Amino acid sequence: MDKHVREAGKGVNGPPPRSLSQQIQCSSILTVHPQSRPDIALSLSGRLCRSGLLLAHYKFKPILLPSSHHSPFEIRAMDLSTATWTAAVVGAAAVYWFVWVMGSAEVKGKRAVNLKTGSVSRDQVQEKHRQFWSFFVRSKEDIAAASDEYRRISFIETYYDLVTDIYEWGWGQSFHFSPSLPGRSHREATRIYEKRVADAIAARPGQRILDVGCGVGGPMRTIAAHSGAGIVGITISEYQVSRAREHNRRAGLDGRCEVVRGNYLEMPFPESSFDGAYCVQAACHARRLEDVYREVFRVLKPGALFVTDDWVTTALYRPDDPRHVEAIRGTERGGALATLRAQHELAATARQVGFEVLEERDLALPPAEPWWTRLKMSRLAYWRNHLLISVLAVLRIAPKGMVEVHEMLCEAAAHMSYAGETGIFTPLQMILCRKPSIKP
Ligand SMILES: C=C(CC[C@@H](C)[C@H]1CC[C@H]2C3=CC[C@H]4[C@H](C)[C@@H](O)CC[C@]4(C)[C@H]3CC[C@]12C)C(C)C
Ligand SMILES: C[S@@+](CC[C@H](N)C(=O)[O-])C[C@H]1O[C@@H](n2cnc3c(N)ncnc32)[C@H](O)[C@@H]1O
Repeated sequence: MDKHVREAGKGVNGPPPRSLSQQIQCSSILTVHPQSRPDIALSLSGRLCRSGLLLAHYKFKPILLPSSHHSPFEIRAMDLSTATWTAAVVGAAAVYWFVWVMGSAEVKGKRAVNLKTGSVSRDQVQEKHRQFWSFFVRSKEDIAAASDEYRRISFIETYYDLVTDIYEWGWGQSFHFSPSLPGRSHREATRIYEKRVADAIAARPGQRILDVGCGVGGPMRTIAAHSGAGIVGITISEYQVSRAREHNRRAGLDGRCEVVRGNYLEMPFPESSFDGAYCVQAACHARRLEDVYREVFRVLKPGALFVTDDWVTTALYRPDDPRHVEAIRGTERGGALATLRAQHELAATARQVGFEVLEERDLALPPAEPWWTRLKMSRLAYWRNHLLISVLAVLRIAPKGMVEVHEMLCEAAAHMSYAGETGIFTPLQMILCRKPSIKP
């Protein structure tokens, strides 16, 4: 079990409390570490239920149990009315929970009851997740040495088949982190961040801009609406292409936003065919960063701008510190990344393929607020989502393997949060580049 989880779980597996008040106290104030995994939260829910039942038993004992001065008929009537009232209260709480509390988790356009897994059939989810996990759980060296690039790429597509709907349902249509902004919702901060991307490359009407690794098109739609430019997005995931096209159509942006399925290492676009390009937290999937940057360089017109932000380790990362190594490996595994590069490598690689680097900055640094606050969702959110997926899987509404996929993401979130808090990792290392103009 993950170290962070072990620490968080210590209280859960500690010696059972002796008295009821201690039992209740233990359950209700158990500080389930925000990075805990849902199995801990689930045992918390078990405790809460037990505490609730214990509370009901001890607190309502006179009503529930016969006493000498009531006739059997009165006691039966009291039992019935208590049971009715209890059922009504519990029922109302359940409706409130599933409609309002859970509803907030589903407001983003994807409902938990129709979590799909792209090209992975329902009965294959568990096996596909096992195959994916067995590939990415190996050592960095083994993954890097895996010369079968096709297999690696297809595992990335499998990853996004498995997680795209959970991402949309539990995060939204923009699959990236953004700096938090005081007084702004996460959604507003994400939109503001995406508009900054458009402004960085001076995207404007009449231009044709490339979105490298476009996901389901969250950034694409913000940038198209903000800049007036035409956007072409490319993603390795066929399922994301269909989701992005559906969102573009609903947003009325399908006239200016196009999505193609393809490998950003060998893009189906002619040389010098784009007026600008951006890549939001997607190049980190490439085994060699130069392969992506070289392709972007090829399809950009001379003088065009390219901006990218990506996942990197920072100068605070200590490869000799087991806790750092575990957090970074957990981040890589949970994000289907072959390896995280060091912060300075982005600009160096861009120069290597011929770009002029105009700006290089970690956008996560102050005055930006921590990007990981959103990821450290309340333990209730993790528990709520895991409970819902577990119930839906038992009811055969969600594919059985979805529980393992969700658990993988819970663990990934714990590693990413830890890596963010310790400053050894940033997902927001930005470089702004220009393809040199042709010398007269
Ligand atoms: C840039 C990448 C993805 C970045 C993020 C969009 C996602 C990274 C980890 C994801 C999540 C972790 C925990 C999930 C939670 C358990 C679930 O209940 C709801 C969805 C999560 C919050 C999910 C959302 C998307 C992420 C934050 C690539 C390079 C991986
Ligand atoms: C974390 S998502 C980010 C998506 C989008 N940029 C956003 O911010 O919402 C990473 C994206 O990169 C895409 N991707 C990864 N490897 C790819 C490859 N070799 N070719 C094309 N797309 C790839 C994935 O399909 C996914 O859409």
